Amino acid sequence: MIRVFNTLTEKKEEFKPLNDKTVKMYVCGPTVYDHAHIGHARSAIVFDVIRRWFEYRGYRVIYVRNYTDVDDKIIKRSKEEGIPWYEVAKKYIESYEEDMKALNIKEPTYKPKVTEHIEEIIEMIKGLIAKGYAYESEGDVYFSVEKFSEYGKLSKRKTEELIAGARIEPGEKKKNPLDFALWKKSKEGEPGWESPWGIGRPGWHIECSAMAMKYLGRTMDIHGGGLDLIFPHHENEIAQSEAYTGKSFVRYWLHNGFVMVNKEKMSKSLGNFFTIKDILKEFSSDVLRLFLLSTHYRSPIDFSFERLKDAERSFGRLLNFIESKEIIEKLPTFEKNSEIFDVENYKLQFESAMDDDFNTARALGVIFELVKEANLIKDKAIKENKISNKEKETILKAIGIVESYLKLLGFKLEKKKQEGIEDELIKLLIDVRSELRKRKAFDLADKIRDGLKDLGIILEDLPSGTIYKRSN
Ligand SMILES: Nc1ncnc2c1ncn2[C@@H]1O[C@H](COP(=O)(O)OP(=O)(O)OP(=O)(O)O)[C@@H](O)[C@H]1O
Ligand SMILES: [Zn+2]
Repeated sequence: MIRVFNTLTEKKEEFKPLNDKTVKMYVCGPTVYDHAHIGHARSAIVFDVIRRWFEYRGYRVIYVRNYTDVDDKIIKRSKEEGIPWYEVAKKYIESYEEDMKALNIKEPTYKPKVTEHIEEIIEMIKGLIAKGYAYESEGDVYFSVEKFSEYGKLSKRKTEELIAGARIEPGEKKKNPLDFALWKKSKEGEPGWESPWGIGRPGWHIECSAMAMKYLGRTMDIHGGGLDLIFPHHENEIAQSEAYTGKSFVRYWLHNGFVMVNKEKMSKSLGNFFTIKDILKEFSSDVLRLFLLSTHYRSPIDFSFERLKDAERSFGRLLNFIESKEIIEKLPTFEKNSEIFDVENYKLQFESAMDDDFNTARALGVIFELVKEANLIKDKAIKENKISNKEKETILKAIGIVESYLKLLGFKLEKKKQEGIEDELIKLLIDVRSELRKRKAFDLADKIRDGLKDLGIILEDLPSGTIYKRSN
């Protein structure tokens, strides 16, 4: 049983899909006016892992992530860069796609773009006007918030309190300060589409409702995004969608916490961001994934390079453990029925952490515990150059589990890039060293071993020959 924290009810609930064994999920994607930063990476990775976990648990997941490819920020950027707005969108969609690939994010089932769904959006706005939930005003169309009595149910805000803080911005032609734009009249030189209300473009909120319902139907299981989207974006999505269909729009609302820098949200507007591309120049995508998944998805994460370096060291421990398979397999064995820890127990703990609102922090903790426990036996066996049958079986099983669970969480587990002939040179040195040992030139043999060690290459002498591994 999977339990999820639902922002709507503010409780952890048992997940029950609308249709047996299918999960329909929609996640708000990026507004494409700049390269994505680590905050965006978190949202992408968190929902990628959630999707992977549902699939592991036997569900078919229909996953929709949109591109907001027409927006004020894109128009502003097009003026700054001196290229058309659609070129800005195209450029940053390509950049985002590259990032998602580099981060090993599974391809969504659908990746709708707003500009390819104008018809559906207009249809929905027409319906809302016909039902009396929206009104036209000088080429703009607004949603009338007071008509939707449940407004505020997601963000737990009261309309009266909202009204007190709201005001009508210059240029807005709405009747009530809380009303929000479904359609905006295009100004000279701005992108625009024909509509019953003249040339204009969609407001931000309506696009997600229209695209989500097109691909997932009137009610979906999960809708996700960052915490900043709860209000007003998701609140408005609920209002317009439920007003339009008369049905419940989303069963479980999931929101990820922020990546923070010095107590502030990492964001483009604050200029305190590191792009995914910047970080991937220095760290592998697995290290970034480990860093982001080591905190529960709803909690904030403080970003710092020290913490990324810690994640890099921890990830090195995991890789080393997996790579020690070869050494273990070559160790001479003996019969002994010693007491060994129970690998199955770790499996249960890992899976129950993931079933409990996708607690990757706890699940990874279980993996590290298992590695620690297995390393005690493994290191001793390597030192003594022998291992009991039962220990060998347990360690190999543990390695298999660590490897498959990490892959399940989206880790690539790629070995560090190795330079062309480096491996061949190491092997040559190992050969020369054994020859030196045969000739009892131990000082020279040790010189090779120590020199390699300084370079991070550790030699292990086994009866079957010498093997090497990397220390990080
Ligand atoms: N610092 C952050 N931490 C976690 N998630 C974030 C962060 N910044 C943005 N997101 C999430 O990334 C997704 C895409 O966001 P969107 O393109 O709307 O970002 P944005 O608001 O333009 O970015 P910014 O907040 O930097 O201005 C959203 O779900 C958003 O909540
Ligand atoms: Zn959205």
